[in-house]
Amino acid sequence: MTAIQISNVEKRYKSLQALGGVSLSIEEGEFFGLLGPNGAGKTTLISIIAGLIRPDAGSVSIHGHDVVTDFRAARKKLGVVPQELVFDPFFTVRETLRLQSGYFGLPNNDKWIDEVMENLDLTTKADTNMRALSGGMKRRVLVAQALVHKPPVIVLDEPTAGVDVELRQTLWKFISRLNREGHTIVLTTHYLEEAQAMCKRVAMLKTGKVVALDSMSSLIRRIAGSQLILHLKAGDIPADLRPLVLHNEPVETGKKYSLKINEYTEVEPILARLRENGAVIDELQLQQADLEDIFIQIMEGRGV
Ligand SMILES: Nc1ncnc2c1ncn2[C@@H]1O[C@H](COP(=O)(O)OP(=O)(O)OP(=O)(O)O)[C@@H](O)[C@H]1O
Repeated sequence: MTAIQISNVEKRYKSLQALGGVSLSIEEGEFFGLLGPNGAGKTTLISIIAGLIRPDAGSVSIHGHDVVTDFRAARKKLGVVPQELVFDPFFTVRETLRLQSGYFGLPNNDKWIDEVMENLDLTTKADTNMRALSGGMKRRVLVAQALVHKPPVIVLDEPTAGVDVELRQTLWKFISRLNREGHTIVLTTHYLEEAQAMCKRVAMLKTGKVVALDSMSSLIRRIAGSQLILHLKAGDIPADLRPLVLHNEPVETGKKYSLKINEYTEVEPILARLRENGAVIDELQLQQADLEDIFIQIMEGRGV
């Protein structure tokens, strides 16, 4: 079954086109990454999925329920962890979670609330007022709040922005478990390492359009093997090697280049060409391609 069906969604803020016709189909049980630079339209898309803002055109459905015309049914299937921390400061953690359960028509939900708190290391804070919690603890409550009604589809909008290692680990462990148990997970994050570790399929958004949509493994494979990273303290890359340059930047001791290579046997001739050309290598590194390389290439419009 399709968990989230997004069809030709458009959204404008006055003259700014935040989403320019986005279509995506996310299947039940997927761990899906929605990536893109600041302003790409990720939060706008999530807000439309959550029924918080209306698209100008197109439609979104959750488990077959349209988020506009069948809002309540769609909302029941969905748990959203928003970026912003907004709470009523006068309630305790447990009260906050009970209220949220009530909103979904689940008055006797304490067993699950306890389990969620336990899994997010919130148990000791159950009776603490929201206003007395640290930012990281508040974020845990935000996650717990999204999960009170055991939604089959969970959307996390940058859940680990500014949180410590411990919470990241706690969170990923719990989210992975929910995914293994069949929940669909949609994640936006700027931490590409995290996305690479967690997501099986990825869509990359740029200025409101999907510019890449593929499984993580074939995205990574699309970029040929490895990169040769060179710090040159003198000389430069000869013209015939320029087409291999993926990236260059000045560094303290000279210049840093990343060269695309397909096989390790290409390294030796490259080094020989550099020597012939009078370049002096200060540092050399071989690096396996990762999601960040692909992200940069796609966002720079070079494709992979
Ligand atoms: N309420 C609004 N009014 C006007 N413009 C908006 C509004 N919300 C978002 N935008 C604009 O729409 C575009 C998409 O924003 P959005 O927040 O969806 O991007 P994002 O991919 O989530 O970015 P980030 O990674 O920074 O969270 C941006 O150019 C943003 O400035």
